[in-house]
Amino acid sequence: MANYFNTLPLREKLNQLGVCDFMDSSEFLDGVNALKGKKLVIVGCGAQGLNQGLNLRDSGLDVSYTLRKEAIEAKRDSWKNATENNFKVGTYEELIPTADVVINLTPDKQHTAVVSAIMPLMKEGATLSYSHGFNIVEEGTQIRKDLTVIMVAPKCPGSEVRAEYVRGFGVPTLIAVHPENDPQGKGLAQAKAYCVGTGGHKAGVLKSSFVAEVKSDLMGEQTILCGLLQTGSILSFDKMVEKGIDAGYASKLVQYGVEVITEALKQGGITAMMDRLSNVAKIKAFEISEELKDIMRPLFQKHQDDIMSGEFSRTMMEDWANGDRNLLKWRAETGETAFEKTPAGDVKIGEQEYFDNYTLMVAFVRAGVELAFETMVDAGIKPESAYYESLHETPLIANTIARKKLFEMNRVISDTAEYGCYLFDQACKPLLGDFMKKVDTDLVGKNFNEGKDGAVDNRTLIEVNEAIRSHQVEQIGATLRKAMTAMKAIKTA
Ligand SMILES: NC(=O)C1=CN([C@@H]2O[C@H](COP(=O)(O)OP(=O)(O)OC[C@H]3O[C@@H](n4cnc5c(N)ncnc54)[C@H](OP(=O)(O)O)[C@@H]3O)[C@@H](O)[C@H]2O)C=CC1
Ligand SMILES: CC[C@](O)(C(C)=O)C(=O)O
Ligand SMILES: [Mg+2]
Ligand SMILES: [Mg+2]
Repeated sequence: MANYFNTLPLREKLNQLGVCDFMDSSEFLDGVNALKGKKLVIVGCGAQGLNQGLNLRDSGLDVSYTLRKEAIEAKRDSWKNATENNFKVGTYEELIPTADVVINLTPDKQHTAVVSAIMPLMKEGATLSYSHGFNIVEEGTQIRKDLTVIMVAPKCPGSEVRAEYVRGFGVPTLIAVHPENDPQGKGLAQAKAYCVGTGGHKAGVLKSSFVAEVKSDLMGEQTILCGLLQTGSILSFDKMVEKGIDAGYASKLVQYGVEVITEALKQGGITAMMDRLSNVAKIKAFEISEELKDIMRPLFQKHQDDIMSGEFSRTMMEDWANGDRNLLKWRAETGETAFEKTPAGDVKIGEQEYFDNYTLMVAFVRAGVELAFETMVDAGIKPESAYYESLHETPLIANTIARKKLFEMNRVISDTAEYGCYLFDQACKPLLGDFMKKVDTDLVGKNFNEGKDGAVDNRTLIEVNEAIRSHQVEQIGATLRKAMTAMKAIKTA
C-alpha cells in the first residue's frame, strides 16, 4: 500500500490540507438521531474505546464491543473495561456482521491487521469509523467501496473525552468523510451525530479531512502537547535538584504546575496565562520564550517537514516492524528519570505560587504553543485546527501529567503520539543544553519576584503585552472560545 497523501497531485494535497469549516451549533440540532437505533460496535476497549463508548451510551446510543478472541478468553484489561461497565462483548464473528457502524479504536499500528480482519465481516453498506486518519492517509488502506468511511477525532486523550463530557462540556473534534468512501452520502450526518454523542459539539467541531487531521495531529502531539511538556518537565526538575531545591517540592511543582498554569491558557489563551505573572516576571518570561522559540524553531520545522513528506510515518512503521524496539526502549528510559521516581512531597503549594515559582514553564508553554501554531499554519493547516491542536489541547494533556506524571501521560496517549513524543524529546534536550546552563532558581523553584522591587519600564511592558495579544493564535482563540459557552473551570491541585 502506498502513502495516500504522497500519491495525490500537489493541488489535491493542498486542497485536502485546507479543508476546515468551523461548524455552527445549529448544524447539530438533529442531535444523535442519525445513529439512533443503529448498532455501534467498537473494536478495542482502550483509551479512546472505553471513554467514547461511555459517552455514546450515555447519549442514548446502542454500543457494544468486539475484541479479538484472545482478549476475551484471557479476560484482558480491555475485556474487563467493557464488561465491568456492563457493555455487551463479543468476537468479531459474533458482532461485526450485526453492526451498522464499526468504530475502529485499536492502536494505529494494528489498523492494517484489524481492518483486513473485520472488513470481510461487515454488512453491505455499513460504516467504518476512525478517530485518527493514519491508516487511510499514511498507509493508504483501501476500503470496500460499498462501505462509508468517516473520522471523528477528539482532540485530546480518551480520559479527558470522558472527564469533559461528565463536566457537561466536551472536547474540540475534527470530523471527516473519506472522499473515496461515501457511496450513500450519509457519512457527514453520521459523523455529526457521533460527535454529539461524545459531546464534541459543545467545544467546537471542524469539518476537516483525513489528510488535514493526520498532518496536524501528528505535529501537535510530537511537539508542544507531549514532546515539549516532557522535555520541559524533566529539565525543570533536574535543574531544581541540581540547585539544591528540595526534591519533593520540585517533584510536586513540576507534576501539578503545568496543569495549574495551562488552566489559565485554556480559559483565556496565552494572554491570560502571562497575565498571571507579575509585570517583571512577565517581561522575563516573554524574553526567554522568544529565545526558546529561536532555539527550537528548526526542530519544530523538521518535525512538520518529516510529517508532510511521510518520512516520520516511514520510520515509525520501521519501528513497528522491529517489534517497537525504539518505542519500548524510550518508554523504559522515561520510567527511569529522577522526576518519575521522586514522589511529590507533602507540601502545600498555593495556586499563585505555581506561576511565581515556575516562570520557566510559562515560557516553555508560550514558546511551544506559538511555535507549533506558526509551523502548522505555515505548512497549510488552517488556524482553527492549529489552535485546537496546540493551545486548547495542552491543558488536557497537562491534566494527565498531574494524575501520575509523564508515565500516565504516555500511557493514555496513543502509541503513535508516544513514539513522536520521545523522538522530539531526544532531540530537544541537547538543543536546550546551553540555554539551561543559564537558568537559575529564580525561574524555577523560587519566587521570581523575591528580592526585586517590581519596577518595570512602561514602554517595554506595553510592547510585550502588544506582542502577546496580537499573535494570530490569540486572535483565532478569542473567536473559537466564544463558542465554548459550556466550558467549566477544573479544580486543580
Ligand atoms: N489515546 C488517545 O487518547 C487518542 C487516540 N486516538 C486514536 O484512537 C485510536 C485508538 O487509540 P488508543 O485509544 O490509544 O488505543 P489503545 O492502545 O488504548 O487500544 C487498546 C485496545 O486495542 C485493542 N487491540 C490492540 N491490538 C489489537 C489487535 N491487533 N487486534 C484487535 N484489537 C487490538 C486492545 O485489545 P487487547 O486487549 O486485545 O490488546 C485494546 O482493547 C488510534 O487510532 C489513535 O490514534 C485519537 C485521539 C487520542
Ligand atoms: C496526545 C495526542 C493524541 O493525538 C491525542 C490525545 O489527541 C494521541 O494520539 O493520543
Ligand atoms: Mg490528537
Ligand atoms: Mg494522535
